[in-house]
Amino acid sequence: MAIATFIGGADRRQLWIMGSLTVLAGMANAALVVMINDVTALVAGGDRPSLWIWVGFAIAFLIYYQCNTFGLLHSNALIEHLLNRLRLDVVDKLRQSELLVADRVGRGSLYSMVSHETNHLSVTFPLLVDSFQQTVLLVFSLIYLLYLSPAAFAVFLLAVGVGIMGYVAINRRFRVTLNILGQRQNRMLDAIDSVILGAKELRLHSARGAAVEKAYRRLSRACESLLVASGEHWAEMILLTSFVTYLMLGVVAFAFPHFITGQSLIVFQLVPVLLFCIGPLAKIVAQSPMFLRADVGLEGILHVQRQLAAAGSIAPAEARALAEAYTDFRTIAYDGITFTHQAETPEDSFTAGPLTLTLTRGELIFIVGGNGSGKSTAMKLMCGLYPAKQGVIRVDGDVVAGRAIAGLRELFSAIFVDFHLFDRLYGLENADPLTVNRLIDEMGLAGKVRFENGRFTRLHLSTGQRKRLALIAALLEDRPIYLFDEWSAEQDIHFRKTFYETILPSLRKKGKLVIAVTHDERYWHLADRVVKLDLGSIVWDRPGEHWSAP
Ligand SMILES: Nc1ncnc2c1ncn2[C@@H]1O[C@H](COP(=O)(O)OP(=O)(O)OP(=O)(O)O)[C@@H](O)[C@H]1O
Repeated sequence: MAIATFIGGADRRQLWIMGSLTVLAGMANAALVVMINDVTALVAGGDRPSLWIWVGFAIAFLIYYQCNTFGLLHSNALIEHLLNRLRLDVVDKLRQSELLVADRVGRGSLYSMVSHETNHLSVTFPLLVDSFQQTVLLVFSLIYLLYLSPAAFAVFLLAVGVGIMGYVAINRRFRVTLNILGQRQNRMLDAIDSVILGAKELRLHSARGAAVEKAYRRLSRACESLLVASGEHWAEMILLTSFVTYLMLGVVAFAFPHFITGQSLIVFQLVPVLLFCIGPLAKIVAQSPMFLRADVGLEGILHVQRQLAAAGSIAPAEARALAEAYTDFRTIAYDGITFTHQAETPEDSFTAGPLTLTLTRGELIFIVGGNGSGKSTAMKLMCGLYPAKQGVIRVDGDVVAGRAIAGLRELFSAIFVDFHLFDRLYGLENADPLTVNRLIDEMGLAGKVRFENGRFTRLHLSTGQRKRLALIAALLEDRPIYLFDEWSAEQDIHFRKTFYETILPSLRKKGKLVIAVTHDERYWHLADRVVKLDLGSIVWDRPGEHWSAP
């Protein structure tokens, strides 16, 4: 069980304390049951309970209450700590994993694992502690039952044996249902994601909206059926418990007085003890669908965690250390590198490369080509976000491969077409607000946005304006290589001119290597080199002088 392994990962001392308190609470609970049963027998026989029994009862109750309170609170804190550690680890591994690995795991699955499943676990764990306590109570109640009547004990074990067989069979069946349910729920989250992200398109195009809704309804209906099926799990468990209870009580109440000598007198004592024994068992069984659900969820999280761990990750500190070897580079040579976007059929797959290109520090390179010619893929391949399937990358003649690619990535500042704008300058916490606000003014954003308390005051800006904020962050990063993927596409004529005639040349002047994907042919003369791609390969590589200023 994934849950047992997970809890086993907690601090030994804490586990020991939690376990001891739970066992003590269970023992005190069992003592209370025995005392109540004895007192009932005394009263039935016309006697009165002694003072010692009163005192014993009060002490047992105090121990039970205190241990229970402390044990439950303690275990809750312990479990939340474990869950927090797991959440942080998954997000950390995700952040440090390769781009393709994160894409493969899928957004729906990740959202579900990190929030939904961990929340479910957090609700289920206190019940698990309670079940552990019920098990202790059951063990002591059974010892008492054995003492009262070995025959009744045997009947109990027999009935429970039948119950366990039913329990295992039911659980096996529902584990499959729960696994499928988990996968469908992840797909539902992806579908909801599309409804949110595609809000504009869906509102403008009613037929598309209806089709998306139809697909979502189909998924939702499938989830509903699976949820109904998993609800049957509870029903089957409750019915099983009733069956075991009445089987056992029936045998004891009807058969014992007639067929087993010496048992008729204590039947009135056996029945409550059997009910006490079946009580904890019934509670454990009733809660077990939740445990199974939590176990399946936890297995899912641990699977993602293992997937991310197996794919390998590089800690930021290691990446920064690796980058030190390259910070003073002169040239980067791409020698026959390729990357393929795999599709279901080879004809639908797209390969960028083999790219053979040597870039020198202080150069301004424009990458040009038609839509789908592979410019963005080539950029991601060049900066190490996509792994090169063939060929090598050399920095000043030294091959960069394996973990060193993480070091190479640290040289790049990039603004991709699908860039993400963070509200804070993460990683640039010491940025001078005056400098940031001066840059905001220079980008023509004065009055629109300010940089205050370490964050941009507004992110709801036009795409072009958001790209200018992303440019500010990139400039402040001050890295040796800049990648701009169609940065100017959403800029007005005035700012396009500023970008090509002021910003890019100033970066080159500072000794940066600047690689920009562009369709703005009127500025190609400003580049040192213009490289044209088609079908993922370089068609030509010409000096900017080839073009004249318009
Ligand atoms: N994430 C992806 N998964 C699968 N295939 C992809 C992916 N991204 C791009 N492709 C494929 O790679 C090809 C090249 O895409 P890419 O975005 O590199 O071209 P591009 O030259 O930058 O295009 P554009 O000028 O339209 O931005 C596309 O035809 C597409 O089929």
